[in-house]
Amino acid sequence: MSPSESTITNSGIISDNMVLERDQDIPSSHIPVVDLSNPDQELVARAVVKASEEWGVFQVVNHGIPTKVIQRLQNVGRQFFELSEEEKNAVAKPDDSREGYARRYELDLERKTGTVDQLFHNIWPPSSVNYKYWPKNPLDYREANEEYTKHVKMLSEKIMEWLSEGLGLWGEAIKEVISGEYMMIVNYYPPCPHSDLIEGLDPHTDVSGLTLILPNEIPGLQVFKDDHWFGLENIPSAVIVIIGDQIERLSNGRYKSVLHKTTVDKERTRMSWPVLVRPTNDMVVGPFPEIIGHDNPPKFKHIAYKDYIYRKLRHLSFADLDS
Ligand SMILES: O=C(O)CCC(=O)C(=O)O
Ligand SMILES: [Fe+2]
Repeated sequence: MSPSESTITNSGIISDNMVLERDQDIPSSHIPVVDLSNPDQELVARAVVKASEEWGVFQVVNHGIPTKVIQRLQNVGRQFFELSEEEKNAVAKPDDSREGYARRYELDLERKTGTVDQLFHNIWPPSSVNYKYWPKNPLDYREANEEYTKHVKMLSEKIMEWLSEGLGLWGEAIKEVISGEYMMIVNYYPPCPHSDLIEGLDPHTDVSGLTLILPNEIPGLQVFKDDHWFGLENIPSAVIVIIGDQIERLSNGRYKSVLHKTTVDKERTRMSWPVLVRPTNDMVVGPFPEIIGHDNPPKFKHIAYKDYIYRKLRHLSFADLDS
């Protein structure tokens, strides 16, 4: 489906016919697609809020990021991953760093995982950027990423504004808490002849506040809702928006942090470029006091972002954090 062929319903969410992907259990068409260029911006805001409440994931089209900027970002990322292992290791991730290039998984049929390589580096704010982890090859890697950063930041701020206002709060409320740092991830899933038996990334929710993903043309991202996995259809130049754990916590569960996973293609390389919008380490995150009351008791504790990550990575309970 291309968005121009679609109809826009009066919820502001573009609808299309049911599409089945890969196997018959995975319908993709229900995942909301929102056209941000609709002149009725209140409708757009409502569509974003509704999609975040019901799904925790949606795609946005006509979002203002020029296609050329997207293609350039994807070209330099692909060129980097096509280098030899030795050249890629120029930006290898040290064990004690969150940034750099590393293999996430080896093909393991018992664990049901395929090979996944990843590159991580901060892109915003400038004080958090360490160019040591940005590839020098290809030469325009930095320029392409800096250009994309400007645009993705603006798009994320618009989405956070709509979500804040959807909670009845001022437009910067969510941004103030969760947008301390922007991190670029480049995921590289080489083709795998055993793709039916394995997954790319295991089911997870994002620890971030918000994640904005550009995939390449190979579908593979799936989200879980109402006991079913749904595949995201490929819409050229669309951005996939995922609500992460921190927005779920801020909104006291009103916006859903969606469970998602990825598959690997038999013949073609899948790539994706998620940008994680996330709080700084010491930022304490919990439900906004303004939205809490007798009729909406807090479902989450307030906890510093770094402690949240520590607990989540170790699968520790949050129950003993009662104050
Ligand atoms: O590859 C994708 O489409 C999504 C990747 C993802 O979920 C992640 O990096 O957290
Ligand atoms: Fe994710």
